Amino acid sequence: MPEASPKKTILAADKLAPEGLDWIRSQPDAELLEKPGLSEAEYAAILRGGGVHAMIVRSAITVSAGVLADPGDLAVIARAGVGVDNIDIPAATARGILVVNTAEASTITTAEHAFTLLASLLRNIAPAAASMREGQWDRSKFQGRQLHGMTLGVVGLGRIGRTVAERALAFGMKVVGHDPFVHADLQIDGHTVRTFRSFAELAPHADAVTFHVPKTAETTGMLDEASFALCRDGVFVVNASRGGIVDEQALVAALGSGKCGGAALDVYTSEPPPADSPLRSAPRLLLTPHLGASTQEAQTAVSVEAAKACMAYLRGEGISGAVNAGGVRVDLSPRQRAFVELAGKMATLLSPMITRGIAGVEVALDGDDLAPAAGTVERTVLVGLLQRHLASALNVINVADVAEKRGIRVTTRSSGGDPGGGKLTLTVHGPADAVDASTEAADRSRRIVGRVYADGAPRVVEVNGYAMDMVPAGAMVLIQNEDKPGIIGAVGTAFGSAGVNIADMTISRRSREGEHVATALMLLKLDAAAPAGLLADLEALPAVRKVAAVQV
Ligand SMILES: NC(=O)C1=CN([C@@H]2O[C@H](COP(=O)(O)OP(=O)(O)OC[C@H]3O[C@@H](n4cnc5c(N)ncnc54)[C@H](O)[C@@H]3O)[C@@H](O)[C@H]2O)C=CC1
Ligand SMILES: O=C(O)C(=O)COP(=O)(O)O
Repeated sequence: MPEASPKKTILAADKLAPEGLDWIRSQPDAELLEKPGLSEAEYAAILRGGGVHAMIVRSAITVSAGVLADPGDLAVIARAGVGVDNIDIPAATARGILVVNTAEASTITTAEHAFTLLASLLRNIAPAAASMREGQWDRSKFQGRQLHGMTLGVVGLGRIGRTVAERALAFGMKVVGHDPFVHADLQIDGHTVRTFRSFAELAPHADAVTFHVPKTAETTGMLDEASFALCRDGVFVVNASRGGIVDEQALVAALGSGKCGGAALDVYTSEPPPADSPLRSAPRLLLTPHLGASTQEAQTAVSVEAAKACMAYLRGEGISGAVNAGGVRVDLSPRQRAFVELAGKMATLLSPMITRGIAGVEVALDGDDLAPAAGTVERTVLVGLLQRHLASALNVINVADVAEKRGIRVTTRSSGGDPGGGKLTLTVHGPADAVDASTEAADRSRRIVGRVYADGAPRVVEVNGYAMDMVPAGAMVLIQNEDKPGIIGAVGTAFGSAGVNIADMTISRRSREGEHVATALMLLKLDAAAPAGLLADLEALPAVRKVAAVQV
């Protein structure tokens, strides 16, 4: 990765409201790179060149795996808006790039647009207005339908869907809904919104349907030829969510046959739709060019929120609107941060002892006020354990995915009230067949325990049953040996001959039932990393069982 510049550069890769851009310009540690409207290849080249730390997008560009192939210094992508279907989230996650959106800032604006589309559609506002411009005066041609008394089916009862439902109820409509994550009827503003388990079940109950779902494999083509058949004759349709949730071909056919009484679209499978798209000439079809979030108010809000979210993350102040961060938090108290630091050091220290793979990791965090740090501690532990064994760079964003792909079971628990002021215990289980020849056959798990006392220093107090008290730091060497006289001297001589100074050393003895000799673990802090020759010399010493070097 290129060297990080002291200033953080934010690439504005779409048209953003000036308020957000001005906010970036006003920050002493931020720099703005305004480049809307480029191709994917051009964005990929900008990122590859390094020096771009954050990227803000809307719906105009596709942040594909190709754009992120070599993302340079990119640490965060902010969607100034809601839908992240134009961002390859798995690709971003795999490269350790945080993705955030500004989910709430445009809810009301988008709901207003969807509801306006419905009302305009039912009252023929667009064709009537166009006819007036053409000098006509035809009142009977544009007779409409009344909202009051009609039943509106809201598909997707999230932020926007519920906000649309509130407006429909205020207009005297009946509202029914479907959302797989809403299992009971809803009470909205004193009205009952009946919910159905599937769109197919809802379809026969609605005079009009409006879609407010994300674009996923399940939602794509939700309203297609087959599901149109389940709808009431003359059903009205509004789609201001994503193109393709209402199948465009099926819609044109249903408008032609009269099955659909009229429709309004704000979003399209291809944006803009081609000039000769049948959508542009279909009867009773009201089209807007993806204007759902386009109000002054919403755009100001999403632009400023996206810019602030990028800088907050880059400054380590917090993560807001995370799409792919799991339980990671950066807005932790100094004490919580100390445990995150301890977690990284403990896992790094333990990692060279894990030579036969990892089947499971248990993280136990005991102490008051530590629970909010549990997700971050867990991921920091995984980074520390796995980094040594993997070629690709790991961080707290991508590590959970990597662990899952490797089939590592991770369990984390936190509890309050540790009398010692806080304790972190990591237990790493090897696979069932991983018997390490140099340890006892039954000894397939590794355990390390650490504490942070009032001085804030991260201390290791136990490694695999060896009790100790050491603040791990810098270049270290771990030596496990049979507990016999003369070993310490031999180790000291080896270091002396290699010209490597030992800065600190701790030795702990362990005598376990079933182990026929007592063993000792030495942890040495060095002034410089141990060269390979020294490690080989140490390994060759009689009674030495294991040697590992680690940079903590
Ligand atoms: N036209 C425009 O300019 C805008 C469009 N949008 C679109 O609106 C969508 C909804 O936004 P929000 O309400 O903020 O999101 P949200 O996440 O609050 O709500 C989405 C809801 O859809 C539900 N859902 C998911 N799969 C479903 C399925 N198969 N069937 C039924 N419901 C399902 C979810 O459970 C959730 O409750 C966004 O995904 C975005 O694509 C958002 C903002 C502006
Ligand atoms: O926020 C969303 O999901 C939208 O669809 C709005 O898109 P836009 O930012 O206007 O390109």
